[in-house]
This record gives sequence, C-alpha cells and structure tokens, in this order.
Amino acid sequence: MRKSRIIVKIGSSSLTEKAGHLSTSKINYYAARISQLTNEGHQVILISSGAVAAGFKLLGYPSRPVTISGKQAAAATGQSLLMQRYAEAFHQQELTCAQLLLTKNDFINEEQYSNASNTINELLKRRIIPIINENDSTITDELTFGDNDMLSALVSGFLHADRLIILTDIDGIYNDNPLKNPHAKKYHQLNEITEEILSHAQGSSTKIGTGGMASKLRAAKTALSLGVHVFIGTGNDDRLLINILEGQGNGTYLSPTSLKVMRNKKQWIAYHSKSNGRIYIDDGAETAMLKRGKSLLPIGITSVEGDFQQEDVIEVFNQKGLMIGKGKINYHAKHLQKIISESENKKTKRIEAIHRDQWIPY
Ligand SMILES: Nc1ncnc2c1ncn2[C@@H]1O[C@H](COP(=O)(O)OP(=O)(O)O)[C@@H](O)[C@H]1O
Ligand SMILES: N[C@@H](CCC(=O)OP(=O)(O)O)C(=O)O
Repeated sequence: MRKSRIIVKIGSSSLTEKAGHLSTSKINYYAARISQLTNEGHQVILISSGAVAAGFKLLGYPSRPVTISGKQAAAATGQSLLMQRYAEAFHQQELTCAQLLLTKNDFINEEQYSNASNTINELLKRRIIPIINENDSTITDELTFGDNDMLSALVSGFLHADRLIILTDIDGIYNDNPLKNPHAKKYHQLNEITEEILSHAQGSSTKIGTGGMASKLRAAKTALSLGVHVFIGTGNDDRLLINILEGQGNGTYLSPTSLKVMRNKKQWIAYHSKSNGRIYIDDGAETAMLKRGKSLLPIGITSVEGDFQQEDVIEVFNQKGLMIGKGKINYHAKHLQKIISESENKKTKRIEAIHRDQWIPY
C-alpha cells in the first residue's frame, strides 16, 4: 500500500458512552487503529473532539452543558484528561503524541498559520502523533469552528493530506437523516456535493455531537476543493482504518475532481485571510487575470475602496459588481491611487498591483 498522509477526525459521538462521558476503552481502540497505520509507514494526524465530554462530570454537571461558559469550563477541565488518556493509550502502542489547540485566529494570522503547519510537519518527521482540538475555552462565538469538522478539512488542506477520514456514529451520508427516516438511502460514493445533497443533511440527532451531517458535508466540500479524498463513516473492527484505506470502509467515499495542490500561501489567501479593501477592474484586466493567468496592472483598475496597507488582502470586483477573487496588494491605498492616476506614463505602466502568485480567483 502506498504510504500516505492521513487526517483522522473523531467526533464526540464516537468517543463517549451513552450518557455522554468519555470512554477510555474507545480511546484505546482508536489509538491502536492509528498505530496500525503508523506502523505501516503512513503519517497520521488526529483531530479529536471529546474535551467537553471528558470534563463536564468533574464540574458537577449531570449532563453535557449547553451554556457557553459551561462548555468552556468543561473543555478546560476535560482537555487535559482527554490528552492524558491518549498519551497512555499511545504509550501502550509505543508511540508518543503531542497536543495542538487551535482557534480560527491561528488561521487568520498568516505567521501563526504557517507556524502551525511547520510544527505538525516537524512532529510527523519524528513519528509523533499530533492531536488537534479547537481551543474551546477561549474562543468567542464569532470565531469558533463549533465542531471539529471544518477544522479537520482546513488542516488536511494545509498539510496537503491524501485523505481525510471523518469518523462518526453513522455509517455514511444519507439522502435524509436515517435516524428520523428509515427509508433514507445511503450514498456509497460521491464525486461532488450538490446543493440537493447539502439540503438533506441535518444537524446532530444527539446531545453529544455538534453540527451533525450538515457540518461534515460543508467540511468535506472544502477538503475536496483542496484535492483531498474524504471518507465519512463508522466502524468498530480491528482493521477499521486499514479497511477504509482499502476501499472497504463502512461509510461514504468522496473523491475530488482535481488533485491539484494549492500552495499554502494561496490557501491562506483563499480560505483564511480577512479583506481590508476593494478594487474594481475593467473587462480587459478581468480577462487577463481570469483567462490568461496574468498579474493585475494598475492601468486595469477603475476604482479603489478602503484604507488598506501594502501586503493586505483585498477583494477584486469586475464592472458588473461581482467579486471575482482575492489577492495581496503591493501598495497601500493612497499610493495605489497615485500610481493609477499616472498609469499612462511609461514608468508606472509595468508595475504590478497584484502578482498572479498572490491572487486567487473565485
Ligand atoms: N443526511 C444525513 N445522513 C447521515 N446522517 C445525518 C444526516 N442528517 C443528519 N444526520 C445526523 O448526523 C449525525 C452525526 O453528526 P454528529 O452527531 O455531529 O456526530 P460527531 O460527534 O461524530 O461529529 C448522525 O448521528 C445523524 O443523526
Ligand atoms: N471541541 C469540542 C468538540 C465539539 C463537538 O462536539 O464536536 P463533534 O463531536 O466533532 O461534532 C470538544 O472537544 O468537546
């Protein structure tokens, strides 16, 4: 079997007992499955939920808390316990694991984003299993991933993973929630996630999971757009992950239409950066950028909006008012205005406002 880089995401529903408490035997089970892949030479990164599940009982809550402060306190208590369980489980397999707690802010800041990917690559080089969770205890409502599905897709993108395996309590994607509709049909293989499929995916049916199939499908769509193969499903036998890699998994396989890898710098612009301004371009510049892969020259810019700085990411609009992409601008707003007003002159004609390597069409 070809050696590959695999992201395994395990949801709370797969790590807990019926009452919602963390299950040590399930942690041991998954650690052993991951070790099998590592021993075969694959690189595995684990995205694990379960902090709230591990912590709420210790805080005296009878069941999983629903308030933000309750969940954040439970996660603060549970995360260290969760890691302790994983460390013991991997130790039994003669492996070491490491913890990374990420937030959306780590993705928005380009340097932190790049550091996260460098750290994980270094761990993998040393045969350590990186275990990632969202840093639940400090995040705000606007900046939370909420569940780990999208986080796992974004990590699979910046690590250029071959495959993302999302393990959950259901054996795949259905055309309706099978827990509510017994006639729902399962998709075994999908090459695209259409609006229709998305409209049939609902939230979680349990009080343990967050987001349900709807959030898994949004995450899968992102991973597919980054050229990553995705599997969503379940299982409890000894060959769980090996079966999934061999195409025998109990779930739905999703294949990307293109395996083209997007460089991390471009991924950052496309998926994480915040825009600080807008520019409008004429039809000629639009054709040059979208059809001929050219950089943007100031002569094609018709107007500038916002007080952006050099190297900020800005949105690019066409004459119809449609956003056609995002890119890093080479000049601050006032300087760019000046260059545009002089763009008929020979010196400024060739200056690039956005380089094609710093540009992402939408
Ligand atoms: N169309 C669908 N196909 C499959 N499952 C669905 C669908 N719509 C909603 N679900 C629900 O999504 C749940 C899995 O998501 P979730 O509870 O968030 O799990 P996890 O904790 O693993 O992230 C399933 O138990 C199922 O009830
Ligand atoms: N970060 C949270 C995960 C939230 C959650 O329940 O996510 P999931 O089970 O993946 O839908 C935790 O560790 O409890």
